[in-house]
Amino acid sequence: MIEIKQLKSGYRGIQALKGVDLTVREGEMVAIIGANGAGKSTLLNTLSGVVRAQSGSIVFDGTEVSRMPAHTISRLGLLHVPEGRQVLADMTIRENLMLGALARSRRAALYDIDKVVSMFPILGERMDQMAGTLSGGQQQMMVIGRALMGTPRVLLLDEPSLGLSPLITHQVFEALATLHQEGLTIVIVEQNANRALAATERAYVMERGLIAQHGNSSDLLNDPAIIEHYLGSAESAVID
Ligand SMILES: Nc1ncnc2c1ncn2[C@@H]1O[C@H](COP(=O)(O)OP(=O)(O)OP(=O)(O)O)[C@@H](O)[C@H]1O
Repeated sequence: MIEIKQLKSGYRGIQALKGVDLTVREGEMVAIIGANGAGKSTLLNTLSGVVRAQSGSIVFDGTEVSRMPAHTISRLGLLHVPEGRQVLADMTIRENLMLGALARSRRAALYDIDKVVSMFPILGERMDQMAGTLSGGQQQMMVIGRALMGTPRVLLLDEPSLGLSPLITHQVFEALATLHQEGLTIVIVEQNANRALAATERAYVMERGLIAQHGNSSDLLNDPAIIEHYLGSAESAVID
């Protein structure tokens, strides 16, 4: 479904991706883990067209998307929930969710507000409240809901557990597991490697702009080198 080959991209003076190869098959839930600055966010940003690819290719469902603008890529169904969430604080939850529907093309809507609310009931109770008044966990649920309103074929999530308590993180990952069971293809970037490996089938480990390792998530969870480098120090700060 997504085939990335020798992808290079970065910023003025910084080569953040140095030739990444990665495959995501339809219906898979895949994790991308790695230390701070390894290039995980840049990879998602390049996939969604927010950062321009310098070279290499990204084929999504048979279409080369690496030179396409972000709005075209989102209309194809590659939807990105960025790190930091980009909540429109002075708009209501309903308005934030409806904005997500703008990313939809002519594909039949799979998710509407009722479906998002059934997944995250707390949003239903607060629909006409300003989004800025929500807790971090509720905001994360809302931005996932906003992406669902765009009828994703693939959901790209950047650090969904960042700043959330273990309980709220658990709720968010439960919702992702449900979406995965419904057939949605999901790619998760996570600092919280333990959580990401436990939730996914396959994973890629990034180091300094390259894929250092990939394999079954359960194998990586038991790999001594992975345990030493990425597990055990991955608890995110609790602010929820
Ligand atoms: N907007 C930017 N402008 C310039 N350099 C950037 C920008 N964003 C990231 N970088 C640099 O690109 C490299 C890869 O960063 P990236 O954010 O992709 O890593 P990451 O693995 O997602 O880490 P983190 O978890 O800290 O976000 C780093 O050297 C980082 O400093």
